[in-house]
Amino acid sequence: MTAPLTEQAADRAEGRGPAVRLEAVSKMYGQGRTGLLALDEVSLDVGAGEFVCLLGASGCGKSTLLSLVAGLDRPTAGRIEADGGRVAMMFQEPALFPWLTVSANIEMALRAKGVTRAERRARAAEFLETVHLGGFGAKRPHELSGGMRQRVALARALAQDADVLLMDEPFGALDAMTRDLLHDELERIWRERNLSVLFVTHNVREAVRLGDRVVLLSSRPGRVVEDFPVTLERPRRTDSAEVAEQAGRITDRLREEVMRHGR
Ligand SMILES: Nc1ncnc2c1ncn2[C@@H]1O[C@H](COP(=O)(O)OP(=O)(O)OP(=O)(O)O)[C@@H](O)[C@H]1O
Repeated sequence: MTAPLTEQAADRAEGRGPAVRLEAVSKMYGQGRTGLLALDEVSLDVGAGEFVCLLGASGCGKSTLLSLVAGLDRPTAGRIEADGGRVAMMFQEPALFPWLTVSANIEMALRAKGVTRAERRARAAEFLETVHLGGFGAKRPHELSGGMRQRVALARALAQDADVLLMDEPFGALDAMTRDLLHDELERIWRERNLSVLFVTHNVREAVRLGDRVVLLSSRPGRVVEDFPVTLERPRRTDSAEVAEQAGRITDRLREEVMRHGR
């Protein structure tokens, strides 16, 4: 058994459940003959402290699954548990308020918690240090690069005191070099804070670079077709032969799925 799965088993033995659990979750959009079954009895655990990547062809229901876990929508059937954890979500677009400073964008997440103004500012500065943007608090989002804006979005997610991060292709719009740097950052922060991460991507190498497991979804309807443990030592490099080899095998499986659906 792989290291992360063993950790999960240990958690269970200690009575700690997974950070996220989906049990036979289905999601139907619309009704009757015009209805669309986006997810069909998907069961999936994300262990406490585990990094799980979700991979699948376009339209297989990855974003639907994340929005259900985030509580933005309800499943048609099945159960979702987030183990009382605080969940934060991050998207491909950082969705920052352009008229607010970087610091104020992060402070917004703290305002909801009734933290005093001075403390909000100090904590926002700490979160910016964590994502290596110390000193950028007074800038506006448009003054930053795409990668820097995603760092701010990550800082804002952390400010929500989340222990579960749901990430929907967060680095999809970035160039390869910036993405590599952010992979390193995210891995460090995940470790330091013992976060549980559910990370959606189209990019197989990215999934292997980051994940303890790569879960493959089929399309129409979305079902879990395979769950690949990734046991390569960390830190990994996206361009390493080991990552390429494992990504190649997963890509072959993904291709089979896509062909099966004629897409
Ligand atoms: N609000 C909605 N109403 C109706 N159908 C929807 C809705 N949201 C998503 N769908 C449909 O559900 C299916 C799954 O969509 P979803 O966005 O979850 O897939 P995805 O795997 O994230 O896609 P992509 O990789 O292209 O982002 C698609 O066929 C989509 O058209």
